[in-house]
Amino acid sequence: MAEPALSRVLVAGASGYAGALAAVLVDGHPYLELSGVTSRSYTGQRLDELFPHHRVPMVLEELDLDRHTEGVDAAIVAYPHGAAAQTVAALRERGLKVVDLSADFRLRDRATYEEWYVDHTAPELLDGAVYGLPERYRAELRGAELVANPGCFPTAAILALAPLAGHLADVVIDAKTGVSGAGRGATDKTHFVSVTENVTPYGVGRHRHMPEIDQELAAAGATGLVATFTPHLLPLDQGELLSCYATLREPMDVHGAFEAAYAHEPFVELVDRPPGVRDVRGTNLCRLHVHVDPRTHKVFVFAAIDNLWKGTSSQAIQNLNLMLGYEETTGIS
Ligand SMILES: NC(=O)C1=CN([C@@H]2O[C@H](COP(=O)(O)OP(=O)(O)OC[C@H]3O[C@@H](n4cnc5c(N)ncnc54)[C@H](OP(=O)(O)O)[C@@H]3O)[C@@H](O)[C@H]2O)C=CC1
Ligand SMILES: CC(=O)N[C@@H](CCC(=O)OP(=O)(O)O)C(=O)O
Repeated sequence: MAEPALSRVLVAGASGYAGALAAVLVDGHPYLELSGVTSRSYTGQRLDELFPHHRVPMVLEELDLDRHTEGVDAAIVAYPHGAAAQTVAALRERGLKVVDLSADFRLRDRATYEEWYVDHTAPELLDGAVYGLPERYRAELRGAELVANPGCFPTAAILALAPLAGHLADVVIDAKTGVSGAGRGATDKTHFVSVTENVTPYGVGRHRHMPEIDQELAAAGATGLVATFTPHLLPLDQGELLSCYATLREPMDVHGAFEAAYAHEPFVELVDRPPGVRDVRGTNLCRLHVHVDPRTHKVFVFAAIDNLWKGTSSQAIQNLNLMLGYEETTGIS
């Protein structure tokens, strides 16, 4: 059989954690060619100087929309929320397929986005954007032009709870995350001295991922559900663990539902003991452990992902594979 045609891919925002890893994964992919890497603050520096563990010797450049899109098939945009939408729109105007790592196209409802984020600068693109969780939207992702890569907590939460969604009366999601989830810029909260030998809850009662989790659990069949979600910051560089405690409306075959949902998924593994973040580090895997409490019939689901991989950049490659017609696991298995 003939080899698939190569696609050229631009990574915008490659001086950040997510963009840099996306560039590495594009560079190592057998059918993708890294066409350029952009940054505003590190123009002229090589990616492997900025991140010595990332062996991509390409020079970061200021984004030039005309030059960087010529002969290019797709882009991964790794900008912060609010900053991404206009660049995404400009890249789409020039015909590129786009995976946006920010939240700018994740929420289907513009008013909800504007309530939790900022005013939307490209609302006309919302309807055509596909939510980039392949385990839920594989058919729509094949051939999609604009993909909204999910948030890291929503990725793990939805994979952990979608098989139960239609039966959920209530759910508590207790999440733990490494510091790279907050991006490269250090703040008082992410400073080494604040984080080391410490565990702190944050975003209590209001975290940007709440409407995204509720939106996608509703899309999976939940009715009238508002999940209780609290993340905690741990002294880890990367990795995320979600402990989910679900109350069901009625009895169901819980283990059967998870088997049915994930038996053929290449990147979701059901495991016999609770997973740790180290088990999935540097992989596109989500490991799930499901336990039904015999006393209360509550369902405990533990989900581990690497926030920079399945939570962001390797999931972006999984999405690009589907968008560009390659086998879904190429370059990330
Ligand atoms: N880190 C994670 O675990 C996850 C991140 N994401 C999302 O991925 C995106 C990137 O995150 P992450 O890499 O962690 O963040 P970083 O802060 O590490 O990187 C942000 C990147 O965007 C560029 N940038 C910042 N502000 C602007 C702007 N106004 N216009 C254009 N470029 C800008 C920065 O580079 P420069 O200043 O050089 O231009 C840098 O390249 C975000 O939307 C984030 O929410 C999603 C899931 C998980
Ligand atoms: C430690 C930390 O701050 N983590 C981030 C999660 C980042 C993420 O998943 O992404 P989006 O910002 O793209 O939604 C947070 O809680 O906001």
